Parts: sequence; C-alpha cells; structure tokens
Amino acid sequence: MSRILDRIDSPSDLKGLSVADLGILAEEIRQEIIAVCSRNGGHVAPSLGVVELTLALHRVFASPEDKIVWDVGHQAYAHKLVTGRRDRFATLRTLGGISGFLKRAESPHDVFDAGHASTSISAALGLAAARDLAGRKNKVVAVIGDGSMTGGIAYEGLNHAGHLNRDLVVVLNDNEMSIAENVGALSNFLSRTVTSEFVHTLKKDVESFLEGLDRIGRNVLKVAKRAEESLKGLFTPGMLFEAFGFEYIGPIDGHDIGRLTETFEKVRRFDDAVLVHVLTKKGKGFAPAEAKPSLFHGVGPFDPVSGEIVKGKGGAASYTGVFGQALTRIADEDERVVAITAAMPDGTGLGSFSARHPARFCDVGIAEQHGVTFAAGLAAEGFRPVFAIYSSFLQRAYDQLFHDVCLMNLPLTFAIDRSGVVGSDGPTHHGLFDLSYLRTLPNMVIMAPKDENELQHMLKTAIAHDGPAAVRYPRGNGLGVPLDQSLVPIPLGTSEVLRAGNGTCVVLAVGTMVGPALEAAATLEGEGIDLTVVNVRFVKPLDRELILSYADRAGVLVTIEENVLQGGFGSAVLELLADEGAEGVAVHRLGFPDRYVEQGEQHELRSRYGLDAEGIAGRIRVLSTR
Ligand SMILES: Cc1ncc(C[n+]2csc(CCOP(=O)(O)OP(=O)(O)O)c2C)c(N)n1
Ligand SMILES: CC(=O)[C@@H](O)[C@H](O)COP(=O)(O)O
Ligand SMILES: [Mg+2]
Repeated sequence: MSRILDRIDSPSDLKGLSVADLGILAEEIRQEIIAVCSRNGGHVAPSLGVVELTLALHRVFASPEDKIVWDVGHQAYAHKLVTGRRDRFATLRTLGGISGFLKRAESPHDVFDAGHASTSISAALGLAAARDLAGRKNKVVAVIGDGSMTGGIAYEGLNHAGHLNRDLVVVLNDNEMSIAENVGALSNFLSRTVTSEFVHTLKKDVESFLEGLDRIGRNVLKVAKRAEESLKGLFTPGMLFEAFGFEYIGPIDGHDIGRLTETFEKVRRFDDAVLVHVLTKKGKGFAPAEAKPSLFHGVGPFDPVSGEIVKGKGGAASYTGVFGQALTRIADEDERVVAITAAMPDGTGLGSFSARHPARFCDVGIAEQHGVTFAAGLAAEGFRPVFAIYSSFLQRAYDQLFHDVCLMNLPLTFAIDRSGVVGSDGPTHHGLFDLSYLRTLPNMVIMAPKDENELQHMLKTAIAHDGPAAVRYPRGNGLGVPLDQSLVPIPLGTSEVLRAGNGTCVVLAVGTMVGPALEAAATLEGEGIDLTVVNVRFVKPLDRELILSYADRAGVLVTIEENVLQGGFGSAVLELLADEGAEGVAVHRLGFPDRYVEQGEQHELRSRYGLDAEGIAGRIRVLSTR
C-alpha cells in the first residue's frame, strides 16, 4: 500500500489531510526516521518527539512564506521529510548528503542555519523585524526546546521580543530533557505544570460553587479570583513568559495533532508576541528511545527493531573516556579540582567523575559563557576548575576567556574535546578553530597530545600550571597505547623529536597529526626521503629553540595541524621565523583551508583535505622533488 508520505512533496500537501490521516503520516515519518538513522546514526529521540508538532506547524503555517526557525535543528528530520527532501533523506549526515541540521543552502524551508543551541528566538525576532520593515504580513515561528532555554541568548531574545511586541510565535518544546536530564531553576519551574493544572481544577470547582450563591457569593468570587490569579502566578510557567511581555498559551499535549492544529490556528490570528508551551516525549513512538532518551539523543547505527546499538570495531579507549578517568584520579588526590560541563556530562566523559565527586561536579546547562566565568570565580578562590567542553561550543565564550580568565591569569583548565573534524555533525560542530582563537590570548597555554596517554600527562600539566591552560583532543578512539598510572607534568614549551631523520625535511606535527606524519615518514623512507618528525606538544608557548635550530639547518619545515591554517600553529611558526629573521628555510603549512568544512566521516574528511598518512606523504614527495 502506498504511503501518505510518498505524496508529500511540500507542506501544502498537508492541508487536505484529515487529523486521522495526519496521525497515519506521523507513524510513517517515524518509521522513515528510524530506518534511516538505524543506518546513518543521528538525532533520533529529539526528532521522534516532534513529529506531530512539525505536522501541525506545517499544516497551519505556510512555509516558506511563513518562517519556521528550529533551534539547534537536530529535531528537524520530520521537517526535512515534509519539505521536499524525502528522496534524499537516506543520505542524511553522510558525505555529500543532506545535513543533520538546518541549512539555507539546502532548502528555502530552512530559513536560518543552526547546530548550536538557543539562537532561534533572536533569529526569529530579526526575521520578524525584517518583515515589518519590508511591510510584509508573513508569520514567524521559533521552536525551542527546554534544554536550549537554559542558554542566556534565549533570554536576550525574549527580553527584546517582549519589548518590541512584534508578531512572533515562540513554541517551547518541553520534554523535560536536555541531552541528559535538564538542569536549573527554569527546568524545575516548567515542570510545575501538574501544580498549575491542580490550581486550574480547583479554580473551576470554587467558581461554580460561588456562582451558585447570591451577590455576596459573587463578591467573594471577585476577591477569590484576585487571590487565585496571584496564586496561579506563583505556580504556573506562564508567569515567566508573561513577565517578558509574551501571551502564554499552554501547556498543551504535543502529540495531539488536533489540539495542536486548533491552537496554532488560533495563534495565527494574533499579531503580538505569543509563547505556546507544548509538552512532548523525547523518543516518542520508538520504545528503546523512549526508555533511553539520552542514549538516543544522538546515536550511531542501531538495530531498527530492538534498538540495540551496533558495536564499532572495538579497539582502543576513547580520548574522552581516558580524560574522564584521568581527571577522576587527579581529583582523588587534589581537592581543589572541580569539573564543569555545559550540558554535556556524558559527551565530555564526566560520568565517572560526577559519580565519585558529586560535590565537585557542576552541569551549568547550555551556558558556555556562564560556565567559563563561573569556573573563573572558582579559580579566583584557589580551586582548580576543569571545564570540559567541545571545541566549537567554547567559541560562544570568547570574551569570557579574554576578560574573565586570561586577563587575570587564572588557573583554569580547558579540556577541549571534539577538536579537529568531528564527522557527521559537520561544519557547525567541527573543532577547527581553537588553536587560532586561543593563540591570540595572552597567558594561555595550549597543548595537543599525540595519543591518549600523553593526554593524561597534559591534563596533569594544565592543572598544575598557575594560569589558564587548554588541552585539545579529538572525537573518537585513542591509539590503544598503554596508559601510565603515575602522571607527570610536562615542562612548558617543550616538544619531542620522535624521528631524527637526516634533518633536511623537518615535520612539525600537532596532536592527531603526529601519527599520520610518522606513517608518512615510514612510507617515504623506502623512497629515500628521510624525514625528521617532531611531536610539537605545545602550540603555545612554542619550543622556540628547537624550531629555530631546525630552521637554521633544514631546507624545508612542514607544519601539520588539524585546525584551519588561518592563525594556527603554522602561522605561529611563520611569525617566529619572521620575528627572528630566520632565512633560507622554506615553510609549508598543512591544515584545513579558509572555508567551512562539510560533514562526513572523520577519515573521509582527513583524506579529502590531504591530512591522512597518504595525503601527507604525497605532499612531502612533491616538495622533495622540487
Ligand atoms: C551552544 C551549544 N551547546 C551545546 C550543544 C549540544 N546540544 C545539542 S542539543 C542539546 C540539548 C538540547 O535540549 P533541548 O533544547 O531541550 O532539545 P531536545 O533535544 O530535548 O529536543 C545540547 C546540549 C549545542 N548544540 N550548542
Ligand atoms: C546536536 C548536538 O549538538 C549534539 O547532540 C552533538 O551532535 C553531540 O555530538 P557528539 O555525538 O560528538 O557527542
Ligand atoms: Mg528538551
């Protein structure tokens, strides 16, 4: 039997469907999401949770004239399926395929690119302001999750929107989850829904009783209503949004398409700022995802029936895991160590730390800026905070790094996970800028380990250092090297010569690039090219002496980094050589170019950009024959 989904080429095809048909379509969409994500991986639970919400929005609002802005965009798979991307959906998150997030370049229905959280309200308000300036009449809708509502920019947007009172709809998709359990006072506040329903029922009962009485009864009713309003105000989530100047509607069942459609029809007729509070279940309709929403938030391939996760090739422990274990051990001996995450406790490997040292663990929510300044406060009082954070999310907190950390030279460790290419999440998530953005800040020490064992020692080095220090390491498995139990700080600014070579061509490799550089050296040895390979270890401070002495002797210096070339390690070497007047040495920089790198498996991207062993060998071969 043909599916309704196969007849949906654009949102306008939803208009003629009955509520019952929409229910059937929701089920078909869920099956499609599960089938494709079971092969490609993806953000399964967030997307399954908003299928009815997506259908109701697209049925009532006329995208792309009406603008629907999805926060993060990780929940927008149903949106992709009903906006003309059904045929390409099987390529989701693959090299050359459609994005796992929103992309203006992909569809006119994706009105604002995303991948990072909490931006939708500000973006939607900008779209609404542009509409008003242009004299258009379209609607603008921001859809934001309860987790993303922990990000400060969301309140900056609400504050401005309430003040402007533009025609703007904000849908709060409340599933009581961030990736892990949502944290913070707001999340407690939102979950007081039950209390508010209780107050609502109580109000109705009391009203009908008093209305049955005489005039005195009606006066009592007036007083009671006033009291009830303040009581309700104390207990309902609406109060918060009303204080921001929004009309509040909800909470409503986010899986009841009929109710959602009716509500949005009503809201469509308003012309001021409205917030619709919708309650959904993360992972809805797929039992394994409902049972383990954190696991299925973002997941690799799995069995589409049982939900069992397909095991990788096994092998070495991940950098993330080794970091978490090492930090826990260091904290066992050093009571000053406090671990901080911004809503990524599992992704950053802090699970064992939080279980062992709960009082010294903090999840600040999706609040990277706050997290950095909060950690700086701890550091100012003698603690040794370690902020474990993804490279691309730390970008949010650049001024905090500058103003609240480096300026005071505070002892704060940044454990920067997901540096380099991360894979299927693509350009919003690759950690390709941290060497550049950290290098410019005075006082900052920057390290990158060649393997997971060195990561442990670098962590120890960072925590022992009396100033800010960053250790950047990649997503995925380490090299499987033995792990030292006793950790020793590495003297700052010292690198390590791993292969002496004949000194004609010297490779200065950073972190993940050390392994492929050594492999390339082994390949080229058979061709009579005898490379020197240096594990740089410190991007700041540089090992000036070693670099300058090689520059004196070598014909060619090759720098290799899993970072953009602009402002990265290679740039630092060029600056040093220029400042010291080093002449006669040719410098070749290998790294990522000055553009946003697409999605794809990590190995595919490294290969595409010539940063695997083969690519490195090929480029040095060309240099050597010049
Ligand atoms: C700035 C930033 N920090 C962290 C993340 C990682 N992240 C992606 S989705 C998510 C949870 C979002 O929760 P919510 O908005 O409630 O959406 P749900 O997944 O529950 O649907 C987090 C922490 C991110 N994308 N951007
Ligand atoms: C949407 C988002 O930002 C996160 O879910 C991210 O995709 C997690 O990435 P990892 O899978 O590398 O933890
Ligand atoms: Mg949520």
